[in-house]
Amino acid sequence: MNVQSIIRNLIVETPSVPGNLAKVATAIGSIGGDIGDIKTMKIGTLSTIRDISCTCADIAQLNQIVEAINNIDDNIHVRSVSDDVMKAHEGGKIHMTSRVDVRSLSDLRRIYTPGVANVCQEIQREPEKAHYYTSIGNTVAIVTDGTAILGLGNIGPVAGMPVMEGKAVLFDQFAGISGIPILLDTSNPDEVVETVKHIAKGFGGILLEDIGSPHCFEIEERLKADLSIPVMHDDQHGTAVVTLAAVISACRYAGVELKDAVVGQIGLGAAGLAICRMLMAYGVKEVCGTDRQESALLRLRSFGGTVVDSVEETMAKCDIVIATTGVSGLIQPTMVREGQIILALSNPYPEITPEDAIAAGASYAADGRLVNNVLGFPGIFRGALNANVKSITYPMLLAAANAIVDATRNGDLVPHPLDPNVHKSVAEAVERVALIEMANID
Ligand SMILES: NC(=O)c1ccc[n+]([C@@H]2O[C@H](COP(=O)([O-])OP(=O)(O)OC[C@H]3O[C@@H](n4cnc5c(N)ncnc54)[C@H](O)[C@@H]3O)[C@@H](O)[C@H]2O)c1
Ligand SMILES: O=C(O)C[C@H](O)C(=O)O
Ligand SMILES: [Mg+2]
Repeated sequence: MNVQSIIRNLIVETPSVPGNLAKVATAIGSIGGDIGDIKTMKIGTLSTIRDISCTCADIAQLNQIVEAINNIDDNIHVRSVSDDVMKAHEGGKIHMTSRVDVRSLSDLRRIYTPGVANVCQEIQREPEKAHYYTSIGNTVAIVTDGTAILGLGNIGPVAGMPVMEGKAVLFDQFAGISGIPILLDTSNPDEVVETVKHIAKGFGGILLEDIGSPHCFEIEERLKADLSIPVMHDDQHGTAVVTLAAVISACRYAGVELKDAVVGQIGLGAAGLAICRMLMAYGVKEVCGTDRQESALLRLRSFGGTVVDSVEETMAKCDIVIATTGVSGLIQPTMVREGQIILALSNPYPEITPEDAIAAGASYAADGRLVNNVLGFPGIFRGALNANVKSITYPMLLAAANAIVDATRNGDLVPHPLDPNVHKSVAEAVERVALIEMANID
């Protein structure tokens, strides 16, 4: 097997007659497949289904193995082929569970009818008590229209559901928040805003996810204005917070004063424009940007950024380059300048791999798996929900970025996302600023 071999699980159905598994094993071996675990999933009267793990050289060999098994005879079939990633998604990644047990009739009467009616009336009398007697204050809607799913483009909200479920898993595990995916079959800003406003009562916050530009800007602004719960577009501000933290760390190591550095942003969509705005809010004097869309350039200008004509020019002019275009391989190694800091953040494939950027002379480089908004959004919402704040402000986001920097181990650009301290530190930083802001308003 070569180093790039792939492992797949073959779900094989055979007649429940001895000898058939041996035929399947021989078919796999004859093509060069290597059998790993075999799990019997079902033994029926007529047929047996097994999950056979198989290592193959590549997809072509896998296809030959599937064909060989299907050709054994008419009653032997490969029902499906899955891999670890697909397997982890079988049945979905999330499930709503109850926090109370129902073991007796009195449990039933306490948590359901008739007991629950008293709680309803209590909330009717004093609506703010919903915060204590329901899960609303700890639940965030993860809203997408499916128009900018990772860098895969407009693949629709249902195809984007695995990403939304992933965000819900991260909310739960890193911040103890219930995240509920909401899939919208419209990207018309009026309809999105109306829909979210009508469902908002059931949520303590709204995370907008993978909603493309430019409509994401209007949607977020209008929802922030109309709702009195925190609304944040993750791809804009979650990303901007983590990127700022990574840039601060990289500059410290490289001995560069960030505020005086020339920073270039390639791709001025949801993530890119927000990164530029965040860098300007931090105090960076010259933030340059390029995009293939004229409207995106105009937006950068309106926020005080400098427009640059091309990717090549950005690479030539800037000390620090950040890319969020969704275009894999956009930055050629020949464009990299000695000592440059390069964050190519597009998922699932970066504009240049960190290995290629470093080999071409970059002093620090990272991709979107490392510099990822997972380091931001769970803690930001935890802090905002804890403070019961009505909106997430720039000072809270800057505090979150600084908390990420403080939680970063010496030599790393950002902390490891599995380090629980980072999410806790972000939450505390956001809550602290939120409480100060609220005290100042009162
Ligand atoms: N690492 C992270 O945490 C993170 C967070 C958010 C987004 N992203 C990634 O960033 C990418 C963009 O996401 P988005 O939500 O900003 O999408 P978006 O569609 O809002 O923005 C993409 C922008 O890139 C521009 N663009 C495309 N090709 C270009 C090119 N050749 N030259 C210049 N500009 C070009 C587009 O015109 C658009 O303005 C995606 O791949 C996404 O996965 C990463
Ligand atoms: O989902 C991610 O991994 C990060 C980000 O939200 C993205 O859209 O790429
Ligand atoms: Mg996203």
